[in-house]
Amino acid sequence: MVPVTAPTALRVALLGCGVVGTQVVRLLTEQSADLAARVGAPLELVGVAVRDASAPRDPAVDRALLTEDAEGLVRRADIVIEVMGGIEPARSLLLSAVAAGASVVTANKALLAEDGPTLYRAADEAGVDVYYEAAVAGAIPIVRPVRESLAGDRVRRVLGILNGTTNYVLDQMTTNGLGLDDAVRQAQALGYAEADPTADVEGFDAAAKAAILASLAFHTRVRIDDVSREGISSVTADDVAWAAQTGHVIKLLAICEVTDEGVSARVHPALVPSGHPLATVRGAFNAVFVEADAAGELMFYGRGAGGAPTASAVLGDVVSVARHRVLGGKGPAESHYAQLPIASPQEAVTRYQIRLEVDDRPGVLAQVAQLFAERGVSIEAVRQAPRPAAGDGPAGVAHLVITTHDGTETALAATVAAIEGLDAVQTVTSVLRVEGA
Ligand SMILES: NC(=O)C1=CN([C@@H]2O[C@H](COP(=O)(O)OP(=O)(O)OC[C@H]3O[C@@H](n4cnc5c(N)ncnc54)[C@H](O)[C@@H]3O)[C@@H](O)[C@H]2O)C=CC1
Ligand SMILES: N[C@@H](CC=O)C(=O)O
Ligand code: NA
Repeated sequence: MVPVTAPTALRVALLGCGVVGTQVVRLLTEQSADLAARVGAPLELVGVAVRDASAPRDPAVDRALLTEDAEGLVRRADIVIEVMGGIEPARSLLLSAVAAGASVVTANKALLAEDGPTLYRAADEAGVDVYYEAAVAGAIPIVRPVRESLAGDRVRRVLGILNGTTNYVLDQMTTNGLGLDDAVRQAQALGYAEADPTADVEGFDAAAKAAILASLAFHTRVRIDDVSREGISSVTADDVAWAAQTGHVIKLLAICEVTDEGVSARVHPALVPSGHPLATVRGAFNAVFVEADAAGELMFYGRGAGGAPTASAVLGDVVSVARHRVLGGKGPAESHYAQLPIASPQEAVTRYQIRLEVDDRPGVLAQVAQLFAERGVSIEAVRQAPRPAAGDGPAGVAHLVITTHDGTETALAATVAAIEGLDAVQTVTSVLRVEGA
């Protein structure tokens, strides 16, 4: 008779025990029997690296596991989960982990978009896995579908809402009239925001996620610095009110596409028609559309931020890398063979809505329209509307809302500069892109 031996437990180390880390511990503990059955071996949490082992913790975390020696911890693990964030010491610790033969799971989009290839290469050489589903759009399965399910197709475009905090903030501004700062504070309290919420508000977080998705989708390397980025700090209550007035909502969008010039990746606020599926994405939810030649259009939707949703994605990756250790095999290596150039953001083509205050007298509209025509930007619609929030505004001032057809950033910027130079124009109040129409 063949002796039956219990499968050897896989040693799991956790780096960071904040919003996400605490939920990872909870799921690892509460679901240990199911996880062992799914993996084919128990997962044993051998340590949790923290900055201060004496600080108060959620009761789900066994204090006996806490250590301030992260470097020592990664050397005694089969699987290292990194949810501490930031570039260093996260990068060095993950490199130490793979050098010591561990597979790694990380939620750290900032690191991957800054220097992912160093980690991918090291892991490949060591024959271990790097998984990072939680790094993009929280709980939504999007990394695995793009990296694996669509590996036989040709992806052309990835577009969506990739940051939960800014979506929550814009939603609160739109529906509850909250100011940006108050809404950001709420997002922090709910565990959606980055340690420094500037990363969310100024679009760095969405840009990092766009870089990761574009790299995977187009089999090339896109870094965060390659993504043209604009955050939501300049979006005003007036913009939000005007968006509603014209049948739109404002969303922070990430748009990655392959053009004749190469890969274009951009993050910016945009007006989305209120009937568009993206307009219905509320709170900290995210949504991603992927367009591929054979598959057509795919849509992914779910919770993009928060401790438990993010921990769900982390645990899914832990099960995958653990199965590889039990059964053999390894996940896909980095695919960057296409080596596409980065297209200039100035050539990105989109529609715009420009709001301006002009002298309310005959002939002004014709002057403005002439400047658009001279620069090849075609106007789709002009409306003169009463100011929605502040009454009718000062006498003798007309508020114009001009929507264009597709044009380049360069042509639009030149047009706006020329309009600002007209005597009859008092202010260009806002310039917003329009997407999804
Ligand atoms: N909160 C969310 O909704 C999501 C977060 N992420 C990512 O997950 C990671 C963690 O995020 P959160 O848990 O929200 O952040 P957090 O700030 O709540 O937790 C990070 C924890 O790591 C600890 N830490 C930082 N440096 C350390 C070091 N050198 N040694 C030991 N501990 C250290 C911090 O003290 C903190 O407790 C980040 O990379 C973030 O971008 C990804 C998706 C969603
Ligand atoms: N701060 C991020 C967290 C998830 O990635 C966000 O708000 O989306
Ligand atoms: Na995800």
